[in-house]
Amino acid sequence: MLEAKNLSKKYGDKVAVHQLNLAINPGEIFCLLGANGAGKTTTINLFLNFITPTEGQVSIKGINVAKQPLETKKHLAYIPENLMLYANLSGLENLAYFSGLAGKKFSKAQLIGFLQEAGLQDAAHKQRVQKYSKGMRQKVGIAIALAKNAEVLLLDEPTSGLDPKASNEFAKLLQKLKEQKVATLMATHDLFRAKETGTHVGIMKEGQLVEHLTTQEINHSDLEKLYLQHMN
Ligand SMILES: Nc1ncnc2c1ncn2[C@@H]1O[C@H](COP(=O)(O)OP(=O)(O)OP(=O)(O)O)[C@@H](O)[C@H]1O
Repeated sequence: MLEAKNLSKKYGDKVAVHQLNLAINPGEIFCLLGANGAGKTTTINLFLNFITPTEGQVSIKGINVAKQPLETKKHLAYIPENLMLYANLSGLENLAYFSGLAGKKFSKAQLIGFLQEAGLQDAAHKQRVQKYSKGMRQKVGIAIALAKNAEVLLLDEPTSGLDPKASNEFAKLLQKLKEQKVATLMATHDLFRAKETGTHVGIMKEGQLVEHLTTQEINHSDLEKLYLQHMN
């Protein structure tokens, strides 16, 4: 569903991503760990076609992202650390707008259904997003993914700054999307969530994927040890 082949990105002499090979299948949640500056956001931005590779390629559903960016964007939803929503519009209006941009038209009842599925409390649907907590904004992001029927989810530190309850709710939503066979790539600093929520973890260091494991084959404490080893 998501694939990077010999993917490299340089900024002048600075190597941000180096010879990355990665494949994420439907129903997998791949958590990308790594220190600040390791190359996680660059990898996600390459999948989004925000930037173009220096070498290699990324594809979504077998379609080359750099060659057919509009086609690949149809299949994905993206939730960054701070989701850009229109502050003066309600959650419901934002959802109608962003799903409309993706070419989808829904009745009000259907839109409310997506917000409910994403766990946004009914009382908030018609409130301005300005008043939302970060967790509520992230739920609108999930509702947009549901409305788009996105098969691919790209997440860049989506739970950073969320309190444990909101972070737990977000993790449950990811599990739900996993059951619907969504393929997820998530950059995160949260080792605990990566192990709990992910099906796979990768550790990036200086642009390279230095570890790639399933979460079943490692326990929390060994994952932490491995991570810290790569920080030295
Ligand atoms: N536009 C840019 N111009 C120059 N260098 C860049 C640019 N974007 C990223 N870099 C560099 O590329 C490297 C990888 O950055 P990236 O943002 O992908 O790391 P990250 O793993 O997401 O870090 P963080 O955990 O802090 O978000 C860093 O050394 C960064 O300084």
